[in-house]
Amino acid sequence: MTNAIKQTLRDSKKARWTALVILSFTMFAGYMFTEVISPLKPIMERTLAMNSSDFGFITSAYGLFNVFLMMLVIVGILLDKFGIRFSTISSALIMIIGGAIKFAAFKGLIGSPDATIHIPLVDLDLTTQVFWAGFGFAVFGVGVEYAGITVSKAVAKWFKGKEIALAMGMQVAIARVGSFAPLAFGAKIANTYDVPTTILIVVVFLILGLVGFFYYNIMDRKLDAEIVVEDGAHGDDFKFSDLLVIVGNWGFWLIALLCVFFYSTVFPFYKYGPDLMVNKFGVSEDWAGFLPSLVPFGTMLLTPIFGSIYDKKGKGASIMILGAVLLIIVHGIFYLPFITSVVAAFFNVILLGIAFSLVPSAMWPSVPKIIPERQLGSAYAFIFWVQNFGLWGIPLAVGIVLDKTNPGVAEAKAAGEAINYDYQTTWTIFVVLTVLALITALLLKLEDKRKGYGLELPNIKQ
Ligand SMILES: C[C@H](NC(=O)[C@@H](N)CCCCN)C(=O)O
Repeated sequence: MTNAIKQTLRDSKKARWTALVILSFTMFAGYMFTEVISPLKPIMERTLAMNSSDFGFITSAYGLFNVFLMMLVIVGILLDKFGIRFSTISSALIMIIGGAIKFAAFKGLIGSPDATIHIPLVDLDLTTQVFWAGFGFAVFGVGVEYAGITVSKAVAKWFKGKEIALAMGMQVAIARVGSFAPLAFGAKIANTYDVPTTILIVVVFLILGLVGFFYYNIMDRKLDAEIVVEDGAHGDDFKFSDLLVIVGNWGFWLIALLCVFFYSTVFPFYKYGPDLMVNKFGVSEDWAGFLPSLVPFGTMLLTPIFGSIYDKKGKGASIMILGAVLLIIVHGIFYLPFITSVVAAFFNVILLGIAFSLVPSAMWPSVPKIIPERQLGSAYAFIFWVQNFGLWGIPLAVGIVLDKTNPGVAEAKAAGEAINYDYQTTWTIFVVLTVLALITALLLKLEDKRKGYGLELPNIKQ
C-alpha cells in the first residue's frame, strides 16, 4: 500500500488545459452563430426585403423554446441524468440542426418569402421564410444554452481544486471571440458573398465544434476510468426540490433580476447596435458591427482583471452598482438624438465593454455566496432561464417598436431609398432596463448588508 496521492489525467496541466481549449472552441462556434446575423440587418432589409419586426422575430427566437418550453430546466435534467459525454454530443447536434434549418430558410430551401403566416401571440404577419429562420434559431438557442451548462460542468470536473476561476474566465473569454468575429467581419463577408453563405460558414464551425466535443469525450472517458467520481457527483445536479429552496431566497431573485435586466441591455445591443451605427452615426454597412464588436473584445481582456480584483479586494456588490451606472450613461448617450459623432460612439462602446466586464465578473462568482453549493447547478440553470426571458422579449420588442415608430422606412429601404430609422423612442427600452438594473444592484447591496452574504468581502482569504 502506498501513501502517494493517486495522479489522474486532470493532474496533468497539459491535459486539463487541452480539455479546456477544446471545450471552449465549441462554445466559440456557438457564440459565433448566436451573432452571425447581428450586423446584417441593413443588408437583410436591402437584399431580402425584411423589416425590423422580421429581424426582431428571428433574433428573439433564440430564447423562445428556452423560456416557453422550459428547455433550460429540461437540459439541466438531461445533463444530470445522462452526464457530460451524452450532453456534449446532443447539445452540439441540436446546435447544428438549428443552424442548418436557419441556413435553409435564408437560402430559400424551406419556407418562402411570398407565403405568410400570422403569429397571434405578438400579432405579427411573417413570411414562412422568416418563420423557419426563427424556428431554426430557437432550436439552436436550446443547443447553445445546453452546451454552455455542460461545458461549465466539464470545466468544474477538470479544474476543481485547481485554477477553476481562471479556467472559467478563459472559457468565457474564448467564447466571446466568437461574438466579436461575426460582429466585426460578418457584414463585409455578407456583402462580398451573401447572407446565406455567411450563415453556412458558421454552420461549418458548429460541425467542427461537434468534432471537438467527440475528441473531448475521449479525454473525458479516460479521466472517468481513473477517478471514481461520476459526472453527477459535483454537487451541481438539477433537482426540482432545490428549485423550491432557491425561489424562496430574495437574494437569489435579485441576482436573477440583475442578470435579466443587465444582459438585456447588452446581448440585444449586439443585434441592434450595428443598425444603430448605420442609421444614427452614419457608419457604412460593411463596418456596421465593427464598433459593437469592441464590446466583446474588451471584455476578453477586462473580465479576468475585474474578476481578480473581486477575488482579492472584494466589493462585489459595489462593482455591480458601478457597472449598472456605466450602463445608464452608455444607453443614455445612445438615446440622445443630438449625439451622432462616430467618435462619441467609439468611446461609448468602450464604456459599454467596461460595464459588460464589471457586472459579470462580480455577478457570477457572487451566486455561490448566496446559494449553497449543493443547489448551485440548479441555481445557474434557473438564472439562465430567467435571463432568456430578456433574450427573447427585448429583441422582439425593439424590432416591433422600431417598425411602429418608423412607418414605411423598411419598405423605402427595400426600394433602395437612402432613408434612416429614428431610433430614439425605441432606445427608451434600453434606458429603462439600465435604470431597473441599477435599482436591482442597489437592492442587492442592501440585502447583502441585511443577510451578510459577504458580497463586499474578498473571495480569496489573504
Ligand atoms: C457566462 C454568460 N453566459 C450566458 O449568459 C449564457 N446564458 C448566454 C450565452 C449567450 C451566447 N451569446 C456570458 O456569456 O456572459
